Amino acid sequence: MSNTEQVRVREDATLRNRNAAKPHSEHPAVTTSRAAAPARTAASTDSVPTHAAEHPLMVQSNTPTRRTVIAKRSATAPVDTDEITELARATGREIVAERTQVGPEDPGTHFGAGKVTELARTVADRNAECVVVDGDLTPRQHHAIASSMPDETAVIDRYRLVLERFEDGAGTRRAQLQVELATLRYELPRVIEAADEGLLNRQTETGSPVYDIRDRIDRLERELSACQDPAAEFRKRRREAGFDLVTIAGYTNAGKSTLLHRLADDLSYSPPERSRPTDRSPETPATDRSDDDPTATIADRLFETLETTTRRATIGGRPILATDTVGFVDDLPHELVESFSATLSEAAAADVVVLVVDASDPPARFRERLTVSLDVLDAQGVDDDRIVTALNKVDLLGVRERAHRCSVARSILPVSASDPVPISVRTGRHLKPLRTAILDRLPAERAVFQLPNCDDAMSLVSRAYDRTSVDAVDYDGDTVTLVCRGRPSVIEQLRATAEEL
Ligand SMILES: Nc1nc2c(ncn2[C@@H]2O[C@H](COP(=O)(O)OP(=O)(O)OP(=O)(O)O)[C@@H](O)[C@H]2O)c(=O)[nH]1
Ligand SMILES: [Mg+2]
Repeated sequence: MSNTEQVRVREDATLRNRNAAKPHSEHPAVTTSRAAAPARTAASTDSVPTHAAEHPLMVQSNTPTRRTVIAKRSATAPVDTDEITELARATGREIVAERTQVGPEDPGTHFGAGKVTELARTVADRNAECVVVDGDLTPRQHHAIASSMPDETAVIDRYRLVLERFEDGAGTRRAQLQVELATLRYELPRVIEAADEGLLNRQTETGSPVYDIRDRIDRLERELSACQDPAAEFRKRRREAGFDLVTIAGYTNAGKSTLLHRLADDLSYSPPERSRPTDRSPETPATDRSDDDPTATIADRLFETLETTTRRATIGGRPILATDTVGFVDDLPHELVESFSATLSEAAAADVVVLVVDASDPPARFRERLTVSLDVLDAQGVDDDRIVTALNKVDLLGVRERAHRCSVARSILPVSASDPVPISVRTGRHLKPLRTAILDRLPAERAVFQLPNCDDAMSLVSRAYDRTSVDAVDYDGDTVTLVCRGRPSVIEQLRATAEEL
């Protein structure tokens, strides 16, 4: 072993703790949503292969493979593999070994030929099916590593792994299309790199792979540009169904999905195998439905068509829809920002965003992640006064540490955000104050406005749609009647504008 190179192999037993089985299906709707409405099925109305695994030349399958070796190179020691391990586990992988290296990047193979050979040996010894490289591999590097591994070994870099997470979290049609597009753009140069020239030029029975991918990319781009803004769609359906919307956001592993389970009603919707009748009456009140009730409701269709990670919940007697979102990751590759935003677009339409932060992180990381999370929500257009911050996993902290995290959070949070709520989703402690904080932020005041039928009134109505729950808009000759519910501060602003009309 050279001075510039440090190798660390963790034995299966050491890694077992970190593997501590976080099954893929922990994301409440991942498995079922795939069964119910896979993105590609919906998108592929033609015969063009749309899934990486469907094409013979695709360099890897989208299906998570279990036994995985983590490989990471860094210019300086120590080489931290915590985050990549977290991400790999979150996509259903079991980490059976780690290989790390300190040294400069090799342009051809990323690690250098000797290290790649060692990696291949580790894969064979551990009977692994997948190598996750914590770095962004060029197509050439990817090909060099993949072709040195035992047959059928999937080689996945950080970028591809993040895409997989987004795929799991893509709850809307637009998000699904965005993620598929990003995946195909990523795959295309790798398919070209992996193929020999003759094969690329040949038109095979399944078509030309490169042409097929390009064609699919074109179609996706067209479809995306015609796709409706999901936030608008979401608001519309919310109005139809009469629910308040709560979105749960935050870094990966913060405890979002566990919180969703906790908040969800026992009668929560689980996108099941059972089929739903389609000839339902839209007049049936949404809240009348029980899970065994085959009656049609608007809410059912809301779930069916829009959200794959949404549950019903009741807070302070009010029916709400709580939506899980894909976790933030550090150093998000620039090209993936759009895909990520698409998976988070529900947040923009929510009445309340519960920002879950892992309070058991070391102080510097806690501070950094809270700051980044707030920036992300800000970039999504989430108003500060819609944010409720939950400091999760306080069961892992002592009293003083807990108080410290709360005061750090108070110093970072915008003044109009609610006070941070320390919680433990695991033990169920302090969930009541969290529910209360959410309730406080839900639209509360009901207002009726009689407006003259003019352009300024229309812009007020449109602002009301953006900022409140609109119950009704009636046009009667020269008068427009607007009935809406919103936070008192928002209603007050609308009232002041209405008085000037
Ligand atoms: N100690 C402790 N662990 C918790 C708590 N809440 C969640 N966890 C654990 O943290 C891990 C991550 O929880 P998830 O709910 O899957 O986290 P997530 O935010 O949905 O993660 P992603 O879906 O990857 O973005 C799981 O192992 C949970 O059991 C808590 O209050 N205390
Ligand atoms: Mg989750």
